[in-house]
Amino acid sequence: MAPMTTLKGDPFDRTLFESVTKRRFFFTESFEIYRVAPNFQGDNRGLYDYGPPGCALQANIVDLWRKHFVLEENMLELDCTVITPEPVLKTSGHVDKFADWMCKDAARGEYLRADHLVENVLASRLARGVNGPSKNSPKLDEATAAEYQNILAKIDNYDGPELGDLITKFDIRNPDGNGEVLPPMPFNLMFKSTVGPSAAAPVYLRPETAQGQFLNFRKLLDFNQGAMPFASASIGKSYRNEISPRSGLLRVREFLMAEIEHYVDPEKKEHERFDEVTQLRLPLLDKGTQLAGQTTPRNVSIEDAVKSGTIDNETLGYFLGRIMLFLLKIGVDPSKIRFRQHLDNEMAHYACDCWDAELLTSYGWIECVGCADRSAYDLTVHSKFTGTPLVVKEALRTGPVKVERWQASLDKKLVGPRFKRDAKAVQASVEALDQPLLEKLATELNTTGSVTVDTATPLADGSSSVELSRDLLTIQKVTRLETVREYTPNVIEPSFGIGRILYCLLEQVYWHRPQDVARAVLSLPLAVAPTKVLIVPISAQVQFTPITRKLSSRLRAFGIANNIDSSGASIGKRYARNDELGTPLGITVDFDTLANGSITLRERDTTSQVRGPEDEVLQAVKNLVDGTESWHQIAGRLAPFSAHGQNDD
Ligand SMILES: Nc1ncnc2c1ncn2[C@@H]1O[C@H](COP(=O)(O)OP(=O)(O)OP(=O)(O)O)[C@@H](O)[C@H]1O
Repeated sequence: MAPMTTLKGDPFDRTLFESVTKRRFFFTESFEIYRVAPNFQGDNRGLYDYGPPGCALQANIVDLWRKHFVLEENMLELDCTVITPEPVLKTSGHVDKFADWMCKDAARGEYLRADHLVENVLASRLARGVNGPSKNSPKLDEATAAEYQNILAKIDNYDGPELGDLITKFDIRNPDGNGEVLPPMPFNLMFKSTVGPSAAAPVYLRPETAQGQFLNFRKLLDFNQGAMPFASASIGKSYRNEISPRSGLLRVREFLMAEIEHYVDPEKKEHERFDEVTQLRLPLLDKGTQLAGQTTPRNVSIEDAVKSGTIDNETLGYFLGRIMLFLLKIGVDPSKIRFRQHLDNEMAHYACDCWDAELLTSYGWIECVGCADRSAYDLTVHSKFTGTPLVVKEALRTGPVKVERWQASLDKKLVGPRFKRDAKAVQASVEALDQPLLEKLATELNTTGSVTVDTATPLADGSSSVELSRDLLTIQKVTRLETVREYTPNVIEPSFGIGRILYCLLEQVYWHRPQDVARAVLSLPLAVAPTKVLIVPISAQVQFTPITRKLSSRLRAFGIANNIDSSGASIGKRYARNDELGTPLGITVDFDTLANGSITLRERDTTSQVRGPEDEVLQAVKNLVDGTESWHQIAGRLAPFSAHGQNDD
């Protein structure tokens, strides 16, 4: 992979970049003063606090997200709890399956995520051209290098035992200390706790916002007056006990997610606004390309990708397009975005297609948005467990139709006395049987005289299934006249990690002035920049105070976030500080302002300045913020300005 370069094409220097984000307090390690305190036993890895510019940047990204998705498409926003009872996450599959594979370096007592270990070691061997940890290791031959590349291209496709085989085959060790690691073991990523003084009821901190949205499906559908398709959305914290949190904000244990659940008829996955994105070209790294060991995406129009079946359906294609447009809106570099399709093993078993929007950073390509078609899985499992139908009922436009359906019925007179307290659970389990299973059980009941039915909840004796004989259970095919069609919607889920997006964006907009690494700039677009305008009086004399205050209040009235810097530092220093904060515009008030009311306006990236009467300059600022005029246009209509003492040096 080519090394990361800045906006201006210079090599990206992470140390310099980190010194800027730290100095300007975008974010910081949580509990830092405790970590450096003597005898601190805690673990603060993967926990970060956002400082003032980080908070403002995050709020602006979230605000744009809400406008771009929720308001644009009338999505139904929810705010659900983080604390989630165990049965919910047991039913969704998280208790059993939300795990990563980890390896232990027994000598150091360190835990490593198995796929990351294999990936890092093989990538490092390829970069160094040697087949071992030190530079004295044997040279990497062509065939092995090709094999490594092939493995890396599909690294997400391996399960734990397969990763274990790779570790043994290539003698992969912990890069820290070169110690051997034990075979991969699954590790569940959820934080577990209990509620109430009895501590009897286990709960988890949610690992995603999605489940809360699914559980409210019935109320959402009612709120939407039964109309389909529609989407719900949620913005909130999620928690994952990552095995080895590294890479700053990219892999943390507490993070802000913004998720959409778009509910759609499984037989109608077209999208009514698809035509708005058909011509948009996306850099797609599809399954086939990855399995062929390649990493270069193809630029394909969404229309062609859906037509050829590369993207499974229109709705998924539509959301991939909307994700691309959102990323561009907040200032992500289009040449540093790609959409990578999940390989079959990587995808949850119930999903039918899944793409990750990945952004290029100094850590490589990072998944920032996942977009999956989760089929009807979640609604089906929650419905089965709770006995609450999470379905859509639609009147058949063609009038009543004859349908043949398998129907199971229990002899109520016998069930009560036979199963006592379990009778309700047995009844619910029979009602939850779907058509294919009923068909299978009907044959079995006929031939063997009894069938075993799984129960959604454990019975009084702890068992999770029940044997039902022919005297209790009847399964037969019935013909009915139906006037409504009932179906469980499929769910298309775009899922955004706001912290990852924020970090990748910061890396991508960072650069420094030519020949001066100390003068860093964050070219954040106006739409997300923490502060839009810096107001600087030429000197700290009190006569400027009423003018700067008035300018600030006029900008606030336009809804434009601004800041006055009347410190004694030189104008150049004050601008340089704000370049590092990503402030796009600067207004200078000087002695001419006192005389004739004119002020100057500076643009961060070019450092060019224009001058004009206060009203005109403020209107120009408003136009820039609203996006109705570009800097180029403004520079063409206001007078250019250059004066000693008000420039950057
Ligand atoms: N530990 C984390 N720290 C920060 N953001 C995260 C973390 N885990 C997931 N996310 C964000 O949430 C989004 C949706 O989560 P998803 O479950 O698809 O991630 P994932 O596939 O588990 O990520 P990864 O493979 O990197 O662990 C991701 O695209 C990412 O932006």
